[in-house]
Amino acid sequence: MPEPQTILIVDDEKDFSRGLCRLLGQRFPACRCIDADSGTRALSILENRRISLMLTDLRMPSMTGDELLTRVLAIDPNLSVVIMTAFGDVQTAVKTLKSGAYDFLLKPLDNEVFFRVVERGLERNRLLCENVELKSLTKSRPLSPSLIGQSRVMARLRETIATVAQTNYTVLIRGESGVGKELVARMIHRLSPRAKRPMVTVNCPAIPSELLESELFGHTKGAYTGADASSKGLFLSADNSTLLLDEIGDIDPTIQTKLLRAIQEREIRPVGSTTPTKVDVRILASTNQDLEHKIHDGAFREDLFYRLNVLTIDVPPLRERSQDIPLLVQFFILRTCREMSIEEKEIDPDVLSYLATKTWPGNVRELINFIRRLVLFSRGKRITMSSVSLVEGTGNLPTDHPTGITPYKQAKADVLNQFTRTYVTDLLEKTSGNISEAARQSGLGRVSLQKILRRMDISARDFRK
Ligand SMILES: Nc1ncnc2c1ncn2[C@@H]1O[C@H](COP(=O)(O)OP(=O)(O)OP(=O)(O)O)[C@@H](O)[C@H]1O
Repeated sequence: MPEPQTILIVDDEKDFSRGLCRLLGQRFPACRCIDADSGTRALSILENRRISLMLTDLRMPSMTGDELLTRVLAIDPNLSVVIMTAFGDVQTAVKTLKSGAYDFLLKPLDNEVFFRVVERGLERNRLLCENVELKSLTKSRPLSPSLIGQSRVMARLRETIATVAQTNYTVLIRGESGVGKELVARMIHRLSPRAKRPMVTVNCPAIPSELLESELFGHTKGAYTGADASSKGLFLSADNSTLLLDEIGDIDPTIQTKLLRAIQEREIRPVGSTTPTKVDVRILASTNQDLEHKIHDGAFREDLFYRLNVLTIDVPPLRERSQDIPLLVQFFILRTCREMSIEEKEIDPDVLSYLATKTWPGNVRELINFIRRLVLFSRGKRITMSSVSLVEGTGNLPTDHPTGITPYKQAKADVLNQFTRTYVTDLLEKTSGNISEAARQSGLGRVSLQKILRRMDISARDFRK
């Protein structure tokens, strides 16, 4: 559970600050609210506990609000400071914004404006703190795939993963495309006693039906035309480990029958052989399809469904856990900047808030691709709303040119380069860095693809899992 956020109110009129504390307690019951009657008292509180938001009066006898602002930001630069002032002091209040105040409020306070400013100030502090935590977490370690997210659903998902990882049961992982089903499978394997051996993944729809049986169960030499040597198949490769049957909903009914037998009997029969071989494989299966509907239509075997569905994990779509989006965004910015070997970019809090309101039908995968484009399109160190407009196609291309117009040739080359980079990174992401597969799916020759990768300084190895 995240620590509750604390709000500090500083005002020499004690009744006023206590009244505000009561109001805030009713509106934000999950937050703590404390009050201080002077700047000195506020500083000593800040030195001893973590405060997310400070609201301070501007005119106080011993230390003014703007002096206090400078001193508190030296202690905690992430603190959101809101200056409260009477109408006559508006100019001074505006000046405090330049010194780092987050916002200012005019007295007498309008309750709705007050609540809105407090809510945004708390959100800003939460995002900045998460960013700091994320940076310290990832500073020394490579950004290995792990489930990012602090929402309640994500916490529950991690607990479920940890529990099922200790068992040998078959797990059916369900959820829309791009939600992270494969990542969940990887985590189950990584936390399981089988983690010493690599997990084997079969992307079922990527293998033609007539080859799937031999891919899964292997074949003997001469089992069919072209079988020049025997092959052990993916089940045997996953012996003592885990086999992920990705997109199980798409497999052919004849393979479904053979798969059912392999799971029930815990043995396989290679194509062309009459002798069964015992295997010890933990099965994980994933699907984005409505299997119950497929059973109803006769396209999926009900008995196989029950064999696979011993335990179910539902991975919720991103729109149902939008609280996770800011953290995911920050993580993917870090990862993209590292992939591109460029200095880490900062993102404006209003961009984070905006991205959290989008519905992301392609889920986390769509978010990753969006962030790649955002990093590419943003010039300089900051990612702002204007970079978002560019990515969403509503803005003009950025230019460093003194006239504000980039010469046509250069502008065209920029766009082409950006397109190529985005295209090949998407391609390598989808094919897990497999060059032959990427060349096949894109219709590019292998050599041409490799030339592009060299030119763009992109390494296929970075996309291998
Ligand atoms: N919570 C998360 N934290 C970090 N990365 C994530 C998270 N969820 C998903 N991803 C990343 O999003 C991308 C898509 O995830 P994944 O391939 O696991 O989705 P999927 O549900 O299996 O998709 P599909 O159904 O299309 O195969 C991957 O790069 C994965 O590492």
